Amino acid sequence: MSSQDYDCIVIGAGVQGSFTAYNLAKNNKKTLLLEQFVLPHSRGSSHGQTRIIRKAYDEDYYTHMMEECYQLWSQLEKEANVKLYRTSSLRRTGLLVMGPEQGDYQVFKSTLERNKVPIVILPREEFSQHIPHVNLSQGNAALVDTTAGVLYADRTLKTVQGQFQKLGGVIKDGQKVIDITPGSVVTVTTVSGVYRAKRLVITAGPWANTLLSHTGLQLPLQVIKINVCYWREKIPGSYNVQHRFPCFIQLESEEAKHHIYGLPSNEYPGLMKICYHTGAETDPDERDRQTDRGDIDILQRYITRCFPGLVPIPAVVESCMYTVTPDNHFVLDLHPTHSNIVIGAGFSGHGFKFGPIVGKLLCELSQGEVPSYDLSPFRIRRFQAHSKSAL
Ligand SMILES: Cc1cc2nc3c(=O)[nH]c(=O)nc-3n(C[C@H](O)[C@H](O)[C@H](O)COP(=O)(O)OP(=O)(O)OC[C@H]3O[C@@H](n4cnc5c(N)ncnc54)[C@H](O)[C@@H]3O)c2cc1C
Ligand SMILES: O=C(O)[C@@H]1CCCC=N1
Repeated sequence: MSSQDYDCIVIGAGVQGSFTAYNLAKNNKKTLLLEQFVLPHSRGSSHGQTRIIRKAYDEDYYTHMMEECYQLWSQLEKEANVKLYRTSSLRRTGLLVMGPEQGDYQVFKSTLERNKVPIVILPREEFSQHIPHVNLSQGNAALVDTTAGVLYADRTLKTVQGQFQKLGGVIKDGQKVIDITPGSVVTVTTVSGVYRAKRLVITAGPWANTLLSHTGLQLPLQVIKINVCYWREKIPGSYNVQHRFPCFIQLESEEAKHHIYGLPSNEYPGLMKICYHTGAETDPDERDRQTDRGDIDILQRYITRCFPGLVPIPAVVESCMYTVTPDNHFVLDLHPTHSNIVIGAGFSGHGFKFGPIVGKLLCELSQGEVPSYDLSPFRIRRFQAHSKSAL
């Protein structure tokens, strides 16, 4: 290898690639992070002001990973001297989980209780005293995961990329990767350069399959456009983060079988973000041509019924993409035929909060280390029936 070459190349500077590159640099690996767009950008899945961080999950392994992940978020905050999530007791919002008493709600509740996550159960008769301006649906139960809060997404990317550079890492943005030649040394060709490395990590979000096609692999990933809707408070402040209004997830509802979720008004004064956890399929390069608004119709009906203090017409609509696997679990694995290529993909609309731990795990995988967690739920071989390759 020449001195121009790298120990590792990471393709994609979204949250997962940026944390992976940062972990590699922390481990003294000479690392190149390649990004197709000029940074910062808003064309993938990691942009925007805010994301939910929570321990409330229906599987133990996500809740377990979040235990360490909270510590890693705090570590990065200290290292960079920046606030990435609302931590003080006054500002930690908590996550209100609502759903039909006997459905997924019970699974969330059991997982939280089994893992001793501090929660508050809200009996129906006390609900409105704790959560004003929300109508709890008939037959629904409610609890609050008190560990949850709001993460600052754009600020996170800027911070983690900055720390990576301080550790000697190299970012080349505006460099779309157009070819990958696998081998014991991997060659990566961009629109303006050719780079070589012993190891490659692909964290390309909605473009994962476009890049994987150069390596003979296709995963069963579906790219979905999400309309990110902000709704105006009728009385300013009623759903505000300063008034300790929580983030929320409505697990199922009259209007929808997928989750509806929201964050208190914060980034845009007087506007609360509420989204539907699915949307219409899209080509990531044609996102703006996907104009389906079925999700907005569902949200309007739900908001009219359950959030009477919001104007049920979105005041702002932005867009973002999910890259979804058939079981909604991530892909964190080695490439089945090229063991020096690592894949982080299919974060299925819930991966941001895991950024620090995903970065650590992808770094471990790329270095041939035993990963810190059991990665069997995230293996590619679970898709045996779907993947177009000899697995
Ligand atoms: C509306 C919305 C709300 C969400 N809410 C939450 C939440 O509350 N909590 C939570 O935990 N998660 C949430 N998520 C999910 C989370 O944001 C994603 O799981 C996460 O951002 C995925 O990151 P990524 O790095 O895999 O993908 P991306 O951010 O898309 O990064 C991939 C990068 O690869 C680059 N790339 C692709 N192809 C190439 C190429 N050929 N050459 C060079 N670069 C390339 C892309 O340009 C992009 O920058 C939400 C997502 C959306 C869309
Ligand atoms: O991951 C999250 O917390 C959010 C809310 C629930 C649906 C998806 N993203």
